[in-house]
Amino acid sequence: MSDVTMRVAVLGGGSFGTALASIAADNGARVCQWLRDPELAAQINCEHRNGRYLPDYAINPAVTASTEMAEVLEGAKLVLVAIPSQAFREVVRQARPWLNAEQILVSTTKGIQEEGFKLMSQILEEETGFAHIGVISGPNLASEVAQKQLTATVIASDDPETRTCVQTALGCDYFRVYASNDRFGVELGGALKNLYAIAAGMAAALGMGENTRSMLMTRALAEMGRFAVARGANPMTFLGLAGVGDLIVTCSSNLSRNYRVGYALGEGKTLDEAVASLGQVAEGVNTVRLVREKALEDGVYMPLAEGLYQVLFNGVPAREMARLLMRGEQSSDVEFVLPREDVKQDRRDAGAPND
Ligand SMILES: NC(=O)C1=CN([C@@H]2O[C@H](COP(=O)(O)OP(=O)(O)OC[C@H]3O[C@@H](n4cnc5c(N)ncnc54)[C@H](OP(=O)(O)O)[C@@H]3O)[C@@H](O)[C@H]2O)C=CC1
Ligand SMILES: O=C(CO)COP(=O)(O)O
Repeated sequence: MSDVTMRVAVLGGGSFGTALASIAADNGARVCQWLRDPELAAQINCEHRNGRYLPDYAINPAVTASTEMAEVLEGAKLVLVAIPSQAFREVVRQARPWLNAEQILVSTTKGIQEEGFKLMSQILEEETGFAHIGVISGPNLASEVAQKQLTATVIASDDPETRTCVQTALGCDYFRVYASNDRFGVELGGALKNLYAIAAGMAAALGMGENTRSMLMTRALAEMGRFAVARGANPMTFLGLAGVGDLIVTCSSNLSRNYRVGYALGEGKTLDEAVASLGQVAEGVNTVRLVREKALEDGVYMPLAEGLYQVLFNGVPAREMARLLMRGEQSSDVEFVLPREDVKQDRRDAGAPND
């Protein structure tokens, strides 16, 4: 059972922040949510509903909301930061005067900062220098969490106190929290899968079938593993909830914003139109650009990321890109079993046509 005296602060009034706040309150914690919109804060306090981001779900009435950082952070043992990556550092800086080294700081955000290719927990580390830092990631569509659909997530941190605190604060009969000590791998998985969710949405809009989606997800996993290895992460982490788990849900559901952006693109909308029609942040749009650039820099073979970049930013039609990808290099299925270079060599030895 949870510690009834625990205080939890959630920074961000969006869908996931709100869903997590409600879980912690269901678990008996005193939860205060920080958001910048006073009207939305008043609605959460009076109606126990977030009309902008989760209009159809009741929030536990024990969650209070405020626009005052000091009020929200006072006495908080656990601080969950649920702010899109582009504003993440700015909000952590706003919070910094009221943070202390005893607190557990956890990012829920699946994105990358352009400058320095930083993940969000690295920003928490840089801005605070504190030791209790972690990341939550997994197949966690916010509206399903708010609906109390049975869900699992991962708390990743090399600090055992952080892992235990989050399991205690959030683990309950509808939300199961698994532990990992691979913070980098878990966080990278959450950011990378957004790319492929865009591609899956696009494929669905183009009428492509289940075989196609399965191929896309599996090759996405191969590509994610390649990128992870090149950056020193453990690819085994991608076999867990924050890798394959999140990839499955985000590539399969129009509850995912990244999938919906892809779907809109597949229907023929421009990127600007697709993003505008969403009205919320789809982290994957920016991540495509950053990952493609990093892959080129590091010489990592990422044909899906490259293809997606060409469709999103260079106007290549999605169907044409799919055709080019199908005609790409004949390669290995599982590279950890049969290395890609071996397949290339076999083909050269056999005099097979160049790909
Ligand atoms: N939604 C989901 O299903 C899941 C999301 N995540 C991750 O969680 C992250 C954030 O959570 P989510 O709740 O989804 O995000 P939303 O997009 O639903 O909401 C974003 C929140 O951040 C606030 N915000 C944005 N910019 C600023 C700023 N400059 N200063 C202060 N507040 C700001 C918004 O405020 P305002 O309304 O005033 O603009 C809003 O409260 C996402 O980036 C995503 O990667 C993870 C798992 C599931
Ligand atoms: O990460 C998510 C589910 O795990 C939510 O994905 P979106 O950001 O695409 O909505």
